[in-house]
Amino acid sequence: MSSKPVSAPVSTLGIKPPASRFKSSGLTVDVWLEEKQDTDGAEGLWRVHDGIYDFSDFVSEHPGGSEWLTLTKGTDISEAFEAHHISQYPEQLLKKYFVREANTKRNSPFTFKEDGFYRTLKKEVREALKTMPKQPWNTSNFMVDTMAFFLFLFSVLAVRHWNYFIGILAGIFLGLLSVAAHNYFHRRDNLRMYYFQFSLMQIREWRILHALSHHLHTNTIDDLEISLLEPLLQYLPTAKGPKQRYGSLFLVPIICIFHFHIQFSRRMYDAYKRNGYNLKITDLTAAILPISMYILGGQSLLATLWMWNFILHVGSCHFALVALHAAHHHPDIFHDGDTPRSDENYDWGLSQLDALMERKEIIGSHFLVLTNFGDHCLHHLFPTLDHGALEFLYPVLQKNLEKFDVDLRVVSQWDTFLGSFQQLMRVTPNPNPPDLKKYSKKN
Ligand code: HEM
Repeated sequence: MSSKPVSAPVSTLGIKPPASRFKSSGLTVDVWLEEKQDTDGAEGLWRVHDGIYDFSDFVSEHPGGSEWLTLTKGTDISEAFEAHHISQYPEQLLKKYFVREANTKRNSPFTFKEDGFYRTLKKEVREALKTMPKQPWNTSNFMVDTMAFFLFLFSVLAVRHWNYFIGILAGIFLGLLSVAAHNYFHRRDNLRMYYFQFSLMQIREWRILHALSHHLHTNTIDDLEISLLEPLLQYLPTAKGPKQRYGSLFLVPIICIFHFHIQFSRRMYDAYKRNGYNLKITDLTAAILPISMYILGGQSLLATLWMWNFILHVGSCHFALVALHAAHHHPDIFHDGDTPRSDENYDWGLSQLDALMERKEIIGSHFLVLTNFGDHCLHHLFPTLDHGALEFLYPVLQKNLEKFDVDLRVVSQWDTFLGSFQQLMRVTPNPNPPDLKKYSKKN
């Protein structure tokens, strides 16, 4: 494949992106979902692999919550269905809702063959889960509850004593909690997932842009976490002028400081245009923090809002710095436009290995994994599992990496930090498929 820069992102995986993908404005999570209906061949119902299904009678009974199915009506949910269920029961249930064979080819090169990497690994993970201790789940719960406690304590103390140092501590706990709470919104509806909304970000929006887009078509032209940052930050390898390449060095810190505010403003603007379509009553959880600060802090409303805003900026900086430099961006990581491993029979699990790197400082610490998007490969492959449980799955993962002659790339945090800036500057597509053994050869 050519390694010449292209002027606009193209999918070397053959994925047709939603029409608004290339508009400088207008792409939102809801527009993405609506336009997917035109490209996914789901014929107004739900598509799983090459079958069309009607889950209308099942939506309200879905054990994972109705939101996952209401959001995705009219789209291809193959990757979402595979990644979110480890037990075999959902697949057995599918038959009941089958309508007909789909008329078109899937708009995705990813496969889930029974003897392929992902399904083979999933089978063994299913077995491993039977003997796994429950303690890691409880430890994660304890950790996030403690983070929430300190967030509230320091936020109230920051207004009470009007102390910016305490405000910074509160902001750090907000950043930690927002990353850790992401552990919870991938699963069935639960109360702890609402901790995420203290950041002004919204679970519904993140279930779309993160769980249903980024997690499933990672680093592709269809990954909303990438496309919503364009044209400011351009992670896909395309021709960029010096302004865009070097400008990103300055833009990243600014985006970090305003990340929470940008997300909130974008959602409110969209809600205004759509008569509140994307708002939920549960969004009011975001107000619990400033209300507590006002009632217990003893300062005026304006002063309280000022300090709350300060805490949000610190939390935003923390969250975005961790998120942007966690796992996915480095010149050696596959980004759509590079030569892929395959463009038509591409095991979805392998696509995840190609699209990320693990950080060695984070592996092995439950706290760091929970607060730094750690054990990211296993998290992408099995997003409904608690982050604390993932470390128990490394032996099974390792066995299957060897069986399929692939590797998990483990680098340092500095490598992914630097690598993400190098990726923003990269204009030339990689002419060769990802070399997963390169890093193990080095060590
Ligand atoms: C967009 C597609 C879907 C998503 C994102 C999704 C997501 C989820 C989630 C997050 C859970 C809870 C897992 C946990 O917390 O451990 C779950 C459970 C479950 N889902 Fe889905 N689901 C989808 C489609 C379906 C469909 C189409 C069926 C049935 C045909 C189904 C059947 C089940 C069942 C039976 C469970 C209970 C747990 C189990 O037995 O594995 N889901 N789902």
